[in-house]
Amino acid sequence: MGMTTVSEFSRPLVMSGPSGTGKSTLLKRLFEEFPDKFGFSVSHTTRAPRSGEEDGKAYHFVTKEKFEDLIGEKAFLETAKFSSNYYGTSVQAVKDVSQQGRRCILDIELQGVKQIKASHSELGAVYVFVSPPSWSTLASRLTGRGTETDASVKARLEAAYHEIQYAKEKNHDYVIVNDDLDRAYAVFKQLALGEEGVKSDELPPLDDHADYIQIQK
Ligand SMILES: Nc1ncnc2c1ncn2[C@@H]1O[C@H](COP(=O)(O)OP(=O)(O)OP(=O)(O)O)[C@@H](O)[C@H]1O
Repeated sequence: MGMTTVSEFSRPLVMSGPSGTGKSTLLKRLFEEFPDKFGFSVSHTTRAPRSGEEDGKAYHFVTKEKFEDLIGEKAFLETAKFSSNYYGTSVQAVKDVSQQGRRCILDIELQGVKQIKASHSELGAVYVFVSPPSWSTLASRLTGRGTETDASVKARLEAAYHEIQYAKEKNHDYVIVNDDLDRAYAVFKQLALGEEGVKSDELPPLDDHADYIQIQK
């Protein structure tokens, strides 16, 4: 087993990958095995809190005006807008996690990854792409999870196409193919612990998207 270096462990881990590829499953296992080692940054949002959601826990809840002020102050590493609400990860939120001695993990979508890569190299993030073994596996996991409507499966598969194209351009430091969960987790755990010499998986061909979605060129 490789050595754990302090510097590697202190770099924020940016996780991305298509919806349904298994990011939450891997993260849940990691947090269960190491309850004190890792933390998520608390995002800001302009959406209203749902019942039971405490400010500063699930999210920092702010008004649209406040959010826009924060954008102006360059407080965010990345922001996104979903159904008329803003979401964002602040620089401070990531610092808050490392100040607790934990490695910060960001589970974000393609647009956020691009923003951080383009404008926040000072973060020193490690970029990990969690890949499905195939389009058919991705489609069946999304459907099998039972959380999506037909329309949202379609939307997620379309977004997956763009996530995968971006990964094919070799924008990530590591690829983890979530084929067998125990195997994928073993690789993910080494990476998350900051071990040296972790070998990236090879990105599968993932070229049969046409069986699942239509992409307008
Ligand atoms: N290696 C695996 N083998 C089989 N099934 C898996 C594997 N990993 C995850 N799954 C299942 O696939 C489904 C999608 O996984 P999960 O919810 O973790 O995806 P996700 O990437 O976090 O998606 P989202 O971005 O939408 O949150 C779940 O039902 C999960 O139990």
